Amino acid sequence: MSSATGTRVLRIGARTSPLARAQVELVAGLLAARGVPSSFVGVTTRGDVDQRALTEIGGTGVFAGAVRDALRHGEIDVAVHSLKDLPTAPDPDLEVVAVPEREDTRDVLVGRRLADLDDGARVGTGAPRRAVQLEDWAAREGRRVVVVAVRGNVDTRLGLVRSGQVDAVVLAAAGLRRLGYLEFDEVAENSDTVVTNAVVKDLPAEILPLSLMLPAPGQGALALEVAHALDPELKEHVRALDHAVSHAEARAERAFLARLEAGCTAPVGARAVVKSVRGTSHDLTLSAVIGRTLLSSVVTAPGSAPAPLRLEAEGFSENPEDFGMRHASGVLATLQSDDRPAPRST
Ligand SMILES: NCc1[nH]cc(CCC(=O)O)c1CC(=O)O
Repeated sequence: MSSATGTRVLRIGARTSPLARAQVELVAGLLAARGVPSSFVGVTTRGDVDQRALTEIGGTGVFAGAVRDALRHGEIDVAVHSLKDLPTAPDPDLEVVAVPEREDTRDVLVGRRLADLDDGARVGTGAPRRAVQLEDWAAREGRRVVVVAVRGNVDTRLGLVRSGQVDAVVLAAAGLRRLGYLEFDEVAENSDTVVTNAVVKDLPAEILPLSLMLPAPGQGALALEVAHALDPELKEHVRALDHAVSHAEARAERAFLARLEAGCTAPVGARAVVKSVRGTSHDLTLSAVIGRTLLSSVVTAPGSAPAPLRLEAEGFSENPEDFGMRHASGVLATLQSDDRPAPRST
């Protein structure tokens, strides 16, 4: 296949969900701006077909697996993944060559604002990470929320709010924005100003500050993955879409997750910020939250879960991956020396 300019049409593969399609559109636009024509190849994944909870299906990689197979078999040239759904284990045949500039990394409460959550309000999420942080927030505020396990694509989850099955759901701002569903007065992510006046379609919503809800490692970022065997010229076109700061942040967050030997369904939130880069030296911060269930088999009654572990780190590093890994090692040491979690102090 050749375009008028002689450039081959780059075949972009992704899931077929509306969000995946929006993400492909975004990448196709970036490629088109560089004069590279592309086409879309939809791939149905086990995560789309099997409606059981992700933690039951096996979690890590259920969405990415089939798309990666298409890359391996040369059916597509580049895969567009949500980075947070991509397993951290390196694949010997494949390489993430670019992470474009990242979207807002925060999560959004949709259906109710925090202040309007009644006692015992039902909040839907399938992510242990979100459940752990919501429950911790409620415990600190002396409130009671009931976390309900839900899944399905963004529209399915918004439907659960509309039908009254849950009072609210927690969704990533990035996905909602890419779908054109989220409206809010722009406030910097690191600001403590609360954005309570957001709207998702016609539903009231609140942007959860990072101090309340840390995102999944890699949230808001896309991963552009290719096979090592891809034609070098095509590979260069993809590599050109990389955003160095977003990629460095994602590397730190994912190395942190990988060192904990945890996947995208783990109770782990992490947000790295690259404040500046001088030569190869990155000025980095890392905020993380780790649910106590990650390494312990302790099962606690609802409402009595011990508070999650929190980490705030800052430093300089030549290699954001080392930075993430080093701090994860510190967390592991703390968790292992602390098998019997202290009761919550409030
Ligand atoms: N696990 C599903 C998933 N994977 C990526 C996104 C949103 C886009 C992103 O976080 O980059 C979502 C939906 C959600 O969590 O609300």
